[in-house]
Amino acid sequence: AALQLPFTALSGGDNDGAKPARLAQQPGSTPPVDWPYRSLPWGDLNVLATTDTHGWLLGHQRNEPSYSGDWGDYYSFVQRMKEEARRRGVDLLLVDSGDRVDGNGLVDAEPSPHPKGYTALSIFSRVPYDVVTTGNHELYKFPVASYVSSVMHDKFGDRWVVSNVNITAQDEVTGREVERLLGNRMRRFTTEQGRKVVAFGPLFDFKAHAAGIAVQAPSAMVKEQWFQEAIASAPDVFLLVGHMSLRIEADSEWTAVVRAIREVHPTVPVLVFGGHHHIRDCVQEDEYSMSLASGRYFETVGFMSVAGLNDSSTPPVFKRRYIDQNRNSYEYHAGKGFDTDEGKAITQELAETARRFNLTDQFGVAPQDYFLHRFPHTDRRSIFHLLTTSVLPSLITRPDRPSPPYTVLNTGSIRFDLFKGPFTRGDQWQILPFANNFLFLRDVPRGLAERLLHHLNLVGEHGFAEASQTGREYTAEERAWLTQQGADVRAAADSAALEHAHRLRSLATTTPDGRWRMRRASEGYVTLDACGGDDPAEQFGDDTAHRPYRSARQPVFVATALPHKTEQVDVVFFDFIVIDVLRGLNALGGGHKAARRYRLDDVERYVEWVSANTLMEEYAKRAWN
Ligand SMILES: O=c1ccn([C@@H]2O[C@H](COP(=O)(O)O)[C@@H](O)[C@H]2O)c(=O)[nH]1
Repeated sequence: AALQLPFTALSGGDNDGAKPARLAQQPGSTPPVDWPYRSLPWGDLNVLATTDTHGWLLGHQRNEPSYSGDWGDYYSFVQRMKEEARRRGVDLLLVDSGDRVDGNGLVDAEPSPHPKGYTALSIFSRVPYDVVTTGNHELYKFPVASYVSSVMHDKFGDRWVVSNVNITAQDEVTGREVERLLGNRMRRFTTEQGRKVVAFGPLFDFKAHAAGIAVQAPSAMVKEQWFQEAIASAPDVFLLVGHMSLRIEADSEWTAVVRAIREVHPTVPVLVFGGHHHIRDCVQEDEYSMSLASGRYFETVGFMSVAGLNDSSTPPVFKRRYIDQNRNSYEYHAGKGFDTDEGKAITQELAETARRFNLTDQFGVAPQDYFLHRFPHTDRRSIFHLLTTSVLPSLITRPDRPSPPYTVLNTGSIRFDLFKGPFTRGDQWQILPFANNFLFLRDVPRGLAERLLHHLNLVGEHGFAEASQTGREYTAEERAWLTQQGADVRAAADSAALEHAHRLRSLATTTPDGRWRMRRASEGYVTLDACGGDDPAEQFGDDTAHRPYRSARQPVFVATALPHKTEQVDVVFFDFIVIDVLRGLNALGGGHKAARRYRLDDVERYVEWVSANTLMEEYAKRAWN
């Protein structure tokens, strides 16, 4: 996900000076959260979708009441929605498109002796998903991939569907290393209402995975005999649940999969559930299909319905909604008193787990908010400004080195906003979850280092693959073009979203039940996707009316100020981008006979005492106490 383009995350204002919001911590409390303004458009077949939860099962407990539900609330909601589906005589399926690790202490801070995700994945698995698949984050480290694969097999059985990923494992009988499927290639099942479903779980053509993992490009996967056999006879619907972005300017490889199905079945409905780019999004490949992406970090529960399945003479009617993940949304759609005993028990268990993992330990008090996407990286309200002007210059230094440090950061390593107020261990895990180390190349000519940042931002990030990198990469021209495309889409989304927000705000005072009426709409997602059709009421899929967030496009890399009055600098960076930095310096020196080539052997550890996932803790202890 090299392009940081949250073009539906249109945001506004920081929280400086604002009172902290009171949150829905307990079932039954009345949180100050906006209500949805319309009911769900149920169809014959309905799907609730999550993606990129990254361990946020406790929901958002500070500053963001719109996403303040937790996994226990969601579990209760799911149970009530299942009851409602049965009452209506329709189907309700549940899907998740991957990336359940990296990004929250609840999943990343599991104390030994258990592996990462031991508790959180077990809690996640209580929700009776029909199809769950992998994301890229499950595959960065081999032990994580191996554990996730076995736990998902145990918990979900045939519902763990991963169509194009293999993992190396030891054969029980021969003891030899063999390649196995990470999950089931497909699932064929019949719904409660008797509809036949064929499901696949493709991952985008991910290259930066650990050694011992193999990912096949979806475009190659669809040519495999097993795939052709799987789609040979027509089900009632195809269900595609994969960790792939929906849009062409990102990693979208959905078109290849949908087209392969279309060659055999021109009119069988295809329901696609993607993810990876952390946005709310919807597109339609054709009138017999709809593709939905349900955001990130358990902020959003996606809903898709398809009606008219019993009449094959006309295309079915697809609808989509993005539900803000909070107790008001659940109550609005599932009714008052929607909590179930099992849901309440999960809420309890989550709170106990957070305590057991010491996530509430406080390291300091942040003086203001620092945002990830809302402001340009040079603005003092941006987290990248904080990191490059204060955190890195004050902590990532070596008095014993004659050359001063010049630290380059891949912005993808920073995952979330940092809010004003107590800064805790939990916050640390949300902001910098990776165990990446600081490496360096010593005594790089200043003139060469000076050109590195611009070059890296032009070619983008590829990340460190332990396995050999065989895939084709974007050229600099392509990357520049893609960046421009993203900017254009965002600009269009910005103005349309603002218009929509104005319209909805005027609506607020006239809504008859008045349940979501408020003096000033809160900030939130206002999503311009491609599934609204001609109906103005359907143009935006968001379930709750908001004032749109502000958003600024972020570069792929940022850096500390280049030191002055020095011939040489130490170029410092996370291990994750070592290949990018080496290639960048070599490309910039290329053509000059005298230029030296930088190799992996030249790379050394810069500091031992701090890594990505302890950086902010160390800073907060020093600067915010
Ligand atoms: O060890 C790691 C692993 C990943 N990253 C960063 O994360 C993004 C990928 O995140 P998505 O949620 O899939 O977009 C990757 O591009 C890196 O920027 C990291 O820094 N360290």
